[in-house]
Amino acid sequence: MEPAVASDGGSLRFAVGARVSCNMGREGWASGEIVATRYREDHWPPGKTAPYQVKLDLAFGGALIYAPADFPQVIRAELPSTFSVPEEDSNPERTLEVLHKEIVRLRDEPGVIHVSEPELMGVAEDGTELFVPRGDTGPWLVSVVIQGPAGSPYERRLRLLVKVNSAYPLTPPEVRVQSWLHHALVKQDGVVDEAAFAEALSKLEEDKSDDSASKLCRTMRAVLLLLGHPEQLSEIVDMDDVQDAAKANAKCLKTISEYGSLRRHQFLFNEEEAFSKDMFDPRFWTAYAANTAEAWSSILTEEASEVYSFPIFTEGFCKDFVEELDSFHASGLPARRPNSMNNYGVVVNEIGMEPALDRLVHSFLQLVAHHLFPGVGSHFDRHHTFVVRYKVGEDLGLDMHTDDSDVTFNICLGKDFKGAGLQFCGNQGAANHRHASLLYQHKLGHCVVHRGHRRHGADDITEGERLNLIVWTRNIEYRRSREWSRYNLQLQSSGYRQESGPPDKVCLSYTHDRDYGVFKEYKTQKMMQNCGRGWCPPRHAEYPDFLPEDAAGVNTGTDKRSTVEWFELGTNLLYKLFAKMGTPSGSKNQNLFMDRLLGKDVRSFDGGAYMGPGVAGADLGYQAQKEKERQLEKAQKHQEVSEFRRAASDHRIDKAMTKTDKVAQTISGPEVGPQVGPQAKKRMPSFVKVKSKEDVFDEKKEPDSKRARVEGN
Ligand SMILES: O=C(O)CCC(=O)C(=O)O
Ligand SMILES: [Fe+2]
Repeated sequence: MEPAVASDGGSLRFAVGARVSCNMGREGWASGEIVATRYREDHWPPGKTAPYQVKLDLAFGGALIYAPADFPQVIRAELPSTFSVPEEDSNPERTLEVLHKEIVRLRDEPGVIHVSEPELMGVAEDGTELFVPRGDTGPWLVSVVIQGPAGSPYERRLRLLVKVNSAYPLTPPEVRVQSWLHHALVKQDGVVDEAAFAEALSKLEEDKSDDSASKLCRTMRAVLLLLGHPEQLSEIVDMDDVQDAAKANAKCLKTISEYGSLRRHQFLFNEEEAFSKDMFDPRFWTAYAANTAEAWSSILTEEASEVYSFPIFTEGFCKDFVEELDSFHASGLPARRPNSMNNYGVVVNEIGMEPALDRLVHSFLQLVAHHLFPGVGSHFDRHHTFVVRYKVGEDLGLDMHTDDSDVTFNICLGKDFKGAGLQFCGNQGAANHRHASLLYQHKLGHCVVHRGHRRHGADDITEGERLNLIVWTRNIEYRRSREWSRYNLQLQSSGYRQESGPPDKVCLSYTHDRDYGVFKEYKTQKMMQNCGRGWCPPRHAEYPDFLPEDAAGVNTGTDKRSTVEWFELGTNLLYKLFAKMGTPSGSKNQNLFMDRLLGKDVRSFDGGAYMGPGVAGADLGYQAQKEKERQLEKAQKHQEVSEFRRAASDHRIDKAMTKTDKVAQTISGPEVGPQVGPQAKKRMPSFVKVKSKEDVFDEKKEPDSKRARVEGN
C-alpha cells in the first residue's frame, strides 16, 4: 500500500480505505477500515492530530475510533483471519486433504502429546452471522495436547484448539488455548495474540533448516516459542506484562503441585475416571446416551423463560466432591477466590481439577447447552469453573449481578441448608431487568442453567452450609457475531432501555443500584459503603418518578458522590489528562467512558471478580477496577481544585495538556512513518473510541432530553 501523504507532508503507513487491525487492549485486536487520516477533534489545541480514524467492523462493535499513534503495536495491516474466507480461495477438499497429512506429521513433533482428527465446529461465525458449518463450508477444529515448554511457568499439559477454515493452508490457522493459563500473549478468551503469533512464525521462518515443516507443525512451534521464549518477541511485547502473568501462572502451578499429595479423592482429578457413568444421576445418563432432543427435554424443567433445571449428579458424587473441597480448604493452600464477595469458595480449575472438569464441560454440559441455546450454546471455547460456599457466620449470599459468561451452569453439591434461594430477574439492559422472574430453590445434585446476562443473586443462607459448582462458558464464535455486538451495544449505557417502573425489592443490587437505599436498608457497614455510589439505572433509563438515594433523603455520607457524578465532575480534566493514554479524550467519547463505568454490573470471566465499587477483595479484575476508580477520584479532586481557582483554570488545563502531550510524545515519537526501536517497547495506549453516528443501538429512539442528561452536556 502506498503510504498516505498527509497535508503537512508527514507520511503515514496507511491510506483511507485500508483494512487494519486495531489494538483494543484487553479486548484484543479489532478489524476495521481507515476512514480518515490526521484526525482531529475540535477541542484539541491547534496542530494536534491523531494519525487515523477507523470505523470498526460491525462484528467488533461498529464504532468510530481513532489511533493515537502510528505504531504496529497500536494499528497494523489486517492479518488474514480464519473467519474471512476469500470466496475464490475456498477449497474444502484441499483443506481436508492437507490437514490429514499435516496431522500425521504433527503427531511426531516433539512436545506434541495428542492430535485429534479435524472436527466440524458445532457453530461458527462468518464475520457477522453465526452459521452451522457443513462439510463443504468448514471451519474445522483440531484439538492438540502439548507439553508446555520445559523450565517455563507453563510446563504442563496444555490443550489447544486449532481452527482452520476452507481456505487453509492459504489462510493461517487460529490457535485458542483451552487450558486455563495466565500469559500476556494469550488473550482473555484464550485466543493467541495474532500479532505475536505472526511474529513468532516469521522468526521461525528465518530458520532455513525448518523449511520442510508443515504449517501445523510450525504453528505448534510458534506457540511453544511464544509461551517459552516471549523475550524473543520483545519488540512487540511488553515484558513487564509477560513477567506478571508468568508469576501468576507459577503460583497456580505451585498450589496444584503442593495439593497433589493431599488429595482425598484422586479420581476427581483424573479426566478418564471423573465423571464416569456412576457419578451421574441415571436420568441424566439416559438422556446423555440417547442425546436426542426428546431425551434431553424429558429431564429438563423450564423454571422460567430461558432458565432450566435438570438432575445431574448422584448424592454420593456430591459428597465426595464436597469432601475434596473441605480438604483443600483445610490445607490452607492459597488459591484464587471466585469473587471478592465469596471468601470461602475456590476456583477449582486452579487446584488441579481442570482436566476432569474439561470432560464435564465439553463432553456433557456442551450437549445440554446445544439443545437449550442453539447457537450460543453450541460451541464452548473455555470455561471458568469455581465453587461458591456460604455458611451462617461466613458469607451468606450474593448480591444481584450478571455473569461474564455466555451460558452459566450452577450445580448444587450440598451440604444441608435452609434459605439461599436463587433469585432471577430480567436480562441486563432490558426494561424489566430489575423485575423478579423466578425464585429458584437449589436441590442437591441438580443443575440450573441460564444465560450470563440474566440478572440474578443468591438470598442469604439461614441455616447450614451450601456449596455450588459454577461453570461459566464462553463461545468466541458467538462473541464475534453481530448478535453479540448488538447485544453488547445494548449493554452500553445508551443501550439500556427505560425501566418500566420501580424495581422489585428482591432485584435490587446494593453494589450497583442508585436507588437501593430508597427501598431497602443497607444491613451492614460494609454494604453501606456502597450507598450513594451506584450507577444503575443510567440516567436516561430511569423509570418515571425515579429518585436516587440522596434525593430521597437517604444519608449517603458527606464525602461521597455517585459514580455518575464523579463522571460528570471528572470528565473534563480526565479527557485532557489522559488524551494519549487510552482513556477518552473528547466530548464525543463520553459515551464510551460512561459505558466503561457502567460495565460494572458484570462479573469478569477471568477474575471472577465483582466489579462493583466498595467491595473488598484481591482479584485482578477488582484491582484493575479499583485502579480506575482511584484515577477517577484523583481526577475529581484535581477538578475541584481547579474549579476553586477558576480564574486560572484554562491556563492550568492548557498546562496540564502540554505536560501530557510531552509524555505522549515520548511514548509515540514523531508521528511519521512506521516506528520500531526503543520507543516502540513502551506500554502502548489502546484505541480511543469515538461514538459513531449510526452505530448506537436504537439510540435515536431516546428522547433528546434524556440523552442530553446521559451525556452530561
Ligand atoms: O450462589 C449461587 O447459587 C449463585 C452463584 C452465582 O451466581 C455466581 O457465582 O455467579
Ligand atoms: Fe452468577
